[in-house]
Amino acid sequence: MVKEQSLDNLWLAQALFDLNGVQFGNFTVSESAVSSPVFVNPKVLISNPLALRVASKLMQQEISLAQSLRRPRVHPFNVVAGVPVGGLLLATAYSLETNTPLIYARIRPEGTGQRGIEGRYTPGDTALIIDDLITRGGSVLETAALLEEHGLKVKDVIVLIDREHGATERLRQHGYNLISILKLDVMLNHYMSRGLISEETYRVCSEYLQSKRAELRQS
Ligand SMILES: O=P(O)(O)OC[C@H]1O[C@H](OP(=O)(O)OP(=O)(O)O)[C@H](O)[C@@H]1O
Ligand SMILES: O=C(O)c1cc(=O)[nH]c(=O)[nH]1
Repeated sequence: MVKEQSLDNLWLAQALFDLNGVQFGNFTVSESAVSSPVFVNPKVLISNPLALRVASKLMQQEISLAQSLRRPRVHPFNVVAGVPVGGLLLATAYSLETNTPLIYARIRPEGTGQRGIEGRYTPGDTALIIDDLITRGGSVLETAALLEEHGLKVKDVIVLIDREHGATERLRQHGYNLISILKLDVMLNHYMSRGLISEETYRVCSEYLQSKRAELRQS
C-alpha cells in the first residue's frame, strides 16, 4: 500500500515535469522564495485531465488513510475550500471525485464579487483547505482567517507540493495540520535519478533547500 502510494506520487512528479510545470533558473516568486533555482507551477495539471484526476485521487487516498488511523490525523469535514487560483482548480477536481461541496474565500473584491465566501455553507461547518503548493503558508493562513471570520472551522490543510520553507511549523503554530502529497526534495531526487536534470542543477537546488532549512532553524 505504502509502496503503491509512493509510486503514484512519483508518477505525478513525472507528469508535472512532462507538462513543463517544473522550471530551473533564477526565480523570485515571493518574499520567502527569493532567488530560487526552481519554480513549480502545478496549474499545468489542467492540461492533462488524467494527471489532474490522479492528483485528486492521491489527495483522497491520503485523507482516507489519515482518517482511518486509530488516532485519525485528519478531522471530519463538510466542505472543501480551494485557495484561488491553483488550489481552486484542484479542489474542484476533488469535489467532483468525492461529491464534497466546494467553497472558496475571495480575499479581495474582484469584478462583481465582494470579499467573502463563494459557495454555500453553514456556520459551524468544518472546511478542509486545499492548495496546489505551499511555500511559507501565507495564502493558506489568509484563507483560513477569512473562513473563520465567517464561522467556518479549519483544522486541516492539504497541498499537492510542499516547498519545505517552514509552512508545516508555521501552520502548526496557528493550530492547523498540514498534509502534503509531494515534497520538493523528493521531486528533485526523482528528476535526478531519471537523468532529467543535471547533477549540477540538482546540487544547486539541494543547496538552496538546505539554506532555507538553516534559515528556519535560526529564526
Ligand atoms: O505558501 P505561500 O508563501 O503563500 O505561497 C504559495 C501560494 O503561491 C501560489 O499561489 P499564487 O499566489 O502564485 O496565486 P495563483 O494560485 O493564483 O497562481 C500557490 O498556489 C500558493 O497559493
Ligand atoms: O512561493 C511561491 O509563491 C511559489 C513557488 C513556486 O514554486 N510556485 C508557485 O506557484 N508559487
